[in-house]
Amino acid sequence: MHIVENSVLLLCRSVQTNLAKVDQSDRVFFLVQVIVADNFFTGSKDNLKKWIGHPRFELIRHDVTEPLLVEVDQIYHLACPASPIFYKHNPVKTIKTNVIGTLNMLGLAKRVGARILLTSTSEVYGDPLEHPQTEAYWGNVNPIGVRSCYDEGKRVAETLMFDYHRQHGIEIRIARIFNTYGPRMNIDDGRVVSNFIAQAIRGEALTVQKPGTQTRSFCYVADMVNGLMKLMNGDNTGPINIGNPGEFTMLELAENVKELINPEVTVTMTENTPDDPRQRKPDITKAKEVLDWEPKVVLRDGLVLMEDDFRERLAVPKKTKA
Ligand SMILES: O=C(O)[C@H]1O[C@H](OP(=O)(O)OP(=O)(O)OC[C@H]2O[C@@H](n3ccc(=O)[nH]c3=O)[C@H](O)[C@@H]2O)[C@H](O)[C@@H](O)[C@@H]1O
Repeated sequence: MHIVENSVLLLCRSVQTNLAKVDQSDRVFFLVQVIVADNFFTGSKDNLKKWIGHPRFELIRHDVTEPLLVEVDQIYHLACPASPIFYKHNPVKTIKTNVIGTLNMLGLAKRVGARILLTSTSEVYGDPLEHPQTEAYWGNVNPIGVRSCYDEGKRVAETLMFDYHRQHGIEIRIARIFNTYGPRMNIDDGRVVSNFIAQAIRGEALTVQKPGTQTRSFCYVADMVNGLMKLMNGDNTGPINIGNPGEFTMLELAENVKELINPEVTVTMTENTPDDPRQRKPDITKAKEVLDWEPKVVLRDGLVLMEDDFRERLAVPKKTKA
């Protein structure tokens, strides 16, 4: 095995991470962990194109639940389906990814002395009884519900990170990501922003799940990537909430999408799924203080950037006014 300097290992389920921010002088291993095989490479082919063939880039297709031996300095452990429809599709594999996958990556970090960043989630707070959520809140999670493969999986992943840190001195970083959206998302991802934008562009009704008053706080992907890189390269282990505190009900989100993208579409109320959190908003005081980070892109600007990309991929150009 050859020794390389400044190597970064990025682990993702599919190629949706904003690689544009990665320094091209670093050696990058981009490791893709595939759960739903036909989902592979949807979304960001174009983003990846400029990296394929780059002398300092290597793409490895690997399942993170199997051990991996590479020489790296930093590990961004993003591997896991994040869309509820995908993580609930194969819950056993989802929890294996969070438990065995995280153990494998911590084992790798220990072996090569790498720093490891885990992307945990706002879902560790469950259906929160405190609002907004600070990192000190322990959460309200159903341990046997249909979402628990993800929620509890990420909670165990956080525990493993801290146990390896305390017992073996591994350098860890934990980000708690709040709902993230942006260009190059899988069109069929199933999460609310991509659903609404694709529906509006296709002229279909926007499917608001009941009651519609539940809230989320949406963070634009470029802001998220900046936050993750600041966390990785800073001194604080976390956990740190990385998200945009702008909070919207799903009905408000639908109204914004309708107004910005297609005022002619209707909004239809559909059935929700069990344990859907009723409210979610990050308290980002810690990220501001410790990382000097806060998001810059407001929802309405981010939605327009996402619309352009979705229109191109769906081949539905914007109507020009006569
Ligand atoms: O987007 C994310 O980053 C987050 O996505 C999911 O969390 P969730 O908030 O349930 O994501 P969505 O499936 O986008 O649902 C958000 C809200 O929109 C509603 N929704 C969803 C889809 C839809 O077509 N219509 C609709 O109203 C859902 O009922 C829910 O209340 C993951 O579980 C999180 O870990 C992840 O961080």
